[in-house]
Amino acid sequence: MTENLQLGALLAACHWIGQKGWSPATGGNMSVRSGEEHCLITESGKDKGSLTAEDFLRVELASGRAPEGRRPSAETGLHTMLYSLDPQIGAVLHTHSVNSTVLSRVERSGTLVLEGYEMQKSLSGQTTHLDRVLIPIFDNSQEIPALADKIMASTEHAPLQYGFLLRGHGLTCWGKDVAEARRHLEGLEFLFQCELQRRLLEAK
Ligand SMILES: CSCCC(=O)C(=O)COP(=O)(O)O
Ligand SMILES: [Zn+2]
Repeated sequence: MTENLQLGALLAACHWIGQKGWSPATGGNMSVRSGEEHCLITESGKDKGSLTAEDFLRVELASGRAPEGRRPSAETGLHTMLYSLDPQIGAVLHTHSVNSTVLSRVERSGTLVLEGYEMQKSLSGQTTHLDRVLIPIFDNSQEIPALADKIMASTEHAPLQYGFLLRGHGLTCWGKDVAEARRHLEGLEFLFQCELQRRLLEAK
């Protein structure tokens, strides 16, 4: 029952993401946790703005195994890594917005620092614009298992919070459920747009 509700909420979130233009040309992938050992994730290559419940595949977290004859997202390994890393994560959203793609290239370091914005409080646990929200940026790679290992290893010195950027690729963010993941996505996208505009204007 709860799982059906979460899948319904995820479908609505995918349609909303499509309308926002954050998953162009089949980009992006989305999932929800399904019990302790599985997640439901989008099938590879689908238009994420017009999905139906049949476009989600049940994948085993430990092995990445999916139903025979179906191909789960090419980036399934990043979702399963997150669910295995943190039992509190209930939903993961990966998007390809213009702002996340450009900002992750403009910022050459390994961390995007967001500071001074009231909208930082859209992120769970943030109570003031005076704190610094750190969003890690990892170099993009087509080798998803190696990328997942690298991201996992980074958590030993810097725990993941809210999301990470893949350089020139997009944002992966999450929450305890679909509603929280969706709020984090919308909040981070707003902050990315502000930060990009601030950098453009201050460079003049
Ligand atoms: C044109 S999208 C390139 C692949 C990608 O980055 C992505 O998010 C979508 O891949 P999927 O296999 O999940 O459809
Ligand atoms: Zn992607």
